[in-house]
Amino acid sequence: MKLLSAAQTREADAFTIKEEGMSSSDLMERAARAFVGWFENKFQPTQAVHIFCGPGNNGGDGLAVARLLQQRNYAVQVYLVGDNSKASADFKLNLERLPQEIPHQHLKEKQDITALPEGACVVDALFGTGLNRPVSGLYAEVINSLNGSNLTITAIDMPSGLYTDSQTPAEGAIVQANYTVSFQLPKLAFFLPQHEAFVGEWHIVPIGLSDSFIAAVETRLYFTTPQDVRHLLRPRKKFSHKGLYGHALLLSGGFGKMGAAVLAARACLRAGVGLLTIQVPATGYTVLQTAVPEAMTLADKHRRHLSELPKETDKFDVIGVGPGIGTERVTKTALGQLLATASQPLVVDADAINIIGSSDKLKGQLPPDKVIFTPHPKEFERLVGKSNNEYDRLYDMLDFCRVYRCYVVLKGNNTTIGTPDGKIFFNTTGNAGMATGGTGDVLTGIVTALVGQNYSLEEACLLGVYLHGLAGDLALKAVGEISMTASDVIDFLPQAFLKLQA
Ligand SMILES: NC(=O)C1=CN([C@@H]2O[C@H](COP(=O)(O)OP(=O)(O)OC[C@H]3O[C@@H](n4cnc5c(N)ncnc54)[C@H](OP(=O)(O)O)[C@@H]3O)[C@@H](O)[C@H]2O)[C@H](O)CC1
Ligand SMILES: [K+]
Repeated sequence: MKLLSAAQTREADAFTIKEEGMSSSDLMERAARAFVGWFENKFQPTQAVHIFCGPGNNGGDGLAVARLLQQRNYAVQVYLVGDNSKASADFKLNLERLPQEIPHQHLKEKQDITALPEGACVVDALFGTGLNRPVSGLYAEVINSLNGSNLTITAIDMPSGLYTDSQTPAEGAIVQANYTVSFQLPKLAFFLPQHEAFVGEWHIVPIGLSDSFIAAVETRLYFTTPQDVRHLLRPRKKFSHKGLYGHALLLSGGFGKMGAAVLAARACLRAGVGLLTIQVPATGYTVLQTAVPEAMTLADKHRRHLSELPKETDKFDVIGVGPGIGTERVTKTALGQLLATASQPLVVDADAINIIGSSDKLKGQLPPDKVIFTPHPKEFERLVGKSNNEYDRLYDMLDFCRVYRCYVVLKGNNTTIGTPDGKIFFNTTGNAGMATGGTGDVLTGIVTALVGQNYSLEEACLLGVYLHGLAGDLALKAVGEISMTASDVIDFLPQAFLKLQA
């Protein structure tokens, strides 16, 4: 699904209003109803609701929400903040529509801000996508007092003060919402880890924005939904044999890190590869043969480190390289050889990323349109460089993908995929339980298996990352986030495939 900028969202509003022949206040009413639908499921009418409204249409939404909640027997209190002389037309209309019985108070200066009763629910309708400068003055005072209140805050559309799609200047106050209920599509800001404390748990409510507008609008930003990835998954042919599903090679493992090779290999098999060969330093030979009997194992001539490529590398459909390999000189040399000679796609992880990141020569040898990097944030920094902020990191990632014509899978809460043709996809599966050693090796195995099965590199990234997160989400239900291990993620991979296929 596409992500729209604040400007595109405004265009989508205007287009929808015209297409459906309705007024902007009708769309606002629809948005308010959608919000209230979510709110009713979450909070009981026994809880008092305190709604803080700014001067724009976000504030207008707040006023419409106040009216609708009062009709549903919630005890509502409205606060109008700041100078309403410049308020939007739909704000004014909804202020007129506000029933007399709803108490509303105008906060004009700091002294007007009072403590809220314990247990109250706060609805933040100060600013939405129309915010155009950092929040200061009275608005900031209100926001700071709400943040300090310990009450549950639900933001309408955006946590007020947070820019929708660019870096919020440090000096601006921002609501720290527990929930953000946003209209139609999530906003770019929701996907950046630095915003977690502001956005809280986000939910999307549809408001019927024009499908044709959204289909036509140009963007390079996407987030992956089950619908997006489900159709990528190809069922197996009835008359199948293992040769149809690719022969993958994993170059992985090192002294004390054979587990990384085991995890990547097991995940690769569970993700459906036809044949798997693993090459490990000689001391790991017995470990791999025992732990992964389905795979063939080659012993590197070096006992402790990866130092050579197998003789016939051409016969493999894909090569995954990196988990547990270390950064010894012999390993660097072998990796250089691989980049210079590989004819098949490469999935590059862990120390293989660190080695390439530290060498312009190796970067220059990257075969175009053939490499997927799967860094965590630190490895990303070594590969691409340090970015000023998380927005710049996205654009730096795209530059890197464009220059080297490669794919980058930046692992994290919303794993982010960059493509050489300039697209960014945010994944929506996965959880904090997966922040544990070895889950990255599992991802390498999965993506390698998918490339081996002839999925395009973009498809392999999207599907692989999605399934990896989904397996983690299924594991979460069984073992919880504290106990989850990388092996649990592998164990739930079959269920993830089944769920996606259902
Ligand atoms: N399709 C949808 O998603 C729908 C969204 N709706 C809601 O509308 C808002 C966007 O409304 P908009 O009026 O464009 O913008 P805001 O309400 O967010 O804010 C604009 C007003 O705030 C002033 N402003 C902006 N920044 C600041 C600031 N830092 N300090 C003080 N005031 C600020 C601005 O005034 P200026 O002239 O002073 O710039 C505006 O008055 C969206 O988020 C949804 O909630 C609709 O309901 C329909 C569907
Ligand atoms: K808001």
